[in-house]
Amino acid sequence: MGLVTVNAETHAGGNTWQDLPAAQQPDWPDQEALRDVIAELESYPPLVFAGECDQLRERLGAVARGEAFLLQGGDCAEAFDAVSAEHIRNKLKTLLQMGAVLTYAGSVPVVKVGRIAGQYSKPRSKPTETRDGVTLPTYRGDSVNGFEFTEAARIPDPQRLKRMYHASAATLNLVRAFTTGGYADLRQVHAWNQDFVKSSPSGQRYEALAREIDRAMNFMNACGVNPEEFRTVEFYASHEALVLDYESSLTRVDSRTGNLYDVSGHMVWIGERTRQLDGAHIEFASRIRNPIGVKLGPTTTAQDALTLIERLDPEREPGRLTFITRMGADKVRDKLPELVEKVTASGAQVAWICDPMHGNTFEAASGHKTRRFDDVLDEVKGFFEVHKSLGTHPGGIHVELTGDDVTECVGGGDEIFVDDLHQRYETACDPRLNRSQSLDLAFLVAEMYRDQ
Ligand SMILES: O=C[C@H](O)[C@H](O)COP(=O)(O)O
Ligand SMILES: C=C(OP(=O)(O)O)C(=O)O
Repeated sequence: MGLVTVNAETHAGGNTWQDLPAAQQPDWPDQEALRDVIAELESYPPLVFAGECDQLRERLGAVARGEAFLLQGGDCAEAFDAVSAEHIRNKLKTLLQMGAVLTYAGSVPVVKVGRIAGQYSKPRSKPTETRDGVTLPTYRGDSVNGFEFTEAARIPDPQRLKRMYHASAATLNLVRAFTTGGYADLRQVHAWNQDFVKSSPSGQRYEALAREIDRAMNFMNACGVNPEEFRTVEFYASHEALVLDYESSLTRVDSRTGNLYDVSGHMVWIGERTRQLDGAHIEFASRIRNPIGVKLGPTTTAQDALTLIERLDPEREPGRLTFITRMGADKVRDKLPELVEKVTASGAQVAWICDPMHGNTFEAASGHKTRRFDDVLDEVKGFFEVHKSLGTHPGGIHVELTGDDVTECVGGGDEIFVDDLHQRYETACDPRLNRSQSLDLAFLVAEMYRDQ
């Protein structure tokens, strides 16, 4: 469907994506209500500043050049009722711990980007869901409809777009407070682990690493080195730019440069289901100056990748475009090499990131959607092998995770079994790694990076 016209004055050159086919858009029943919501969103202040997006583009430039590693992670689908200090802190803590592990054990600067403060919309395989003979519209994320399986909840409601804005703003506010207000101080490496260390093998392994970091910091302190970088953390927010009415209404002209920025998040990505070359999502992404990610699944051809570069990174600017590959553990070694080879031969310097989650989902006998930790790890291994054999840079990982002790993916050092899945299966869409599995992954990826 097309997009509701938004304030043309805020969009230099007009919304060129507006009349193109846009996949996976909600079927809003009340267009007038939608128009009112969009008008209101257009009057709201930006959630991020364009200069921060530029800074992240520079950081991702270092990733593309092989000088840094990207850790991108967070919920599959954020939920309004999970906008609480506890959930946000747990997620951030897990990402900070993973970042510390990768930086210290992998000896590489880590760019930290959350799937956070905007990850409220989901593309789905099927438009409807049937339970016990009742068929209803599928859940498309809290920005669109309710998770509850009732007719009323599943009707797309544009008022939810405003709740998405406010939930994102509240989340971002706390994240900024935590990352700049002292909580993310590297001298807190032990504190991030306090509730965890005794009960979990990955917590104990982390504690040993935290002691080493402490010793290194004490040494530097004794030498008179105590840089600002130890006290605060640069942390960025990203989400899938899926519901274009929302993203358009938060797309503004930057007064410094006259360029368009989607100020709903620092980085946005286009998903595997919406990356059609002639579609609205790619056109939208081509018009904004934010760093852009594009998911590439196993059906992507080298020509698709080259055309995406032409469309999204015509200036060949390292950091502008990140390819997030999600092939599946069984396909990554077959499918990735040609893409990397041809893109590299074209002279483009994109950042290559591995999403080891989305190609490795299956349904357990209990009916739970799940992923095996070993498959996740194997896809990352395959990704590293491919880059090693081609002499290119394995630029990072993109992971669905939570800081809570959920039981959604099987395996890991503190093993979750298929029979455990029902215990704390809390995701609204896809299964996430829990904190212990996330830390296990960080240690293993750090080893792979060091061996590379
Ligand atoms: O997170 C990704 C997609 O939204 C998700 O994998 C789709 O899941 P579905 O196949 O259950 O619709
Ligand atoms: C939908 C997602 O992934 P993909 O587009 O790779 O399926 C996602 O990352 O939430």
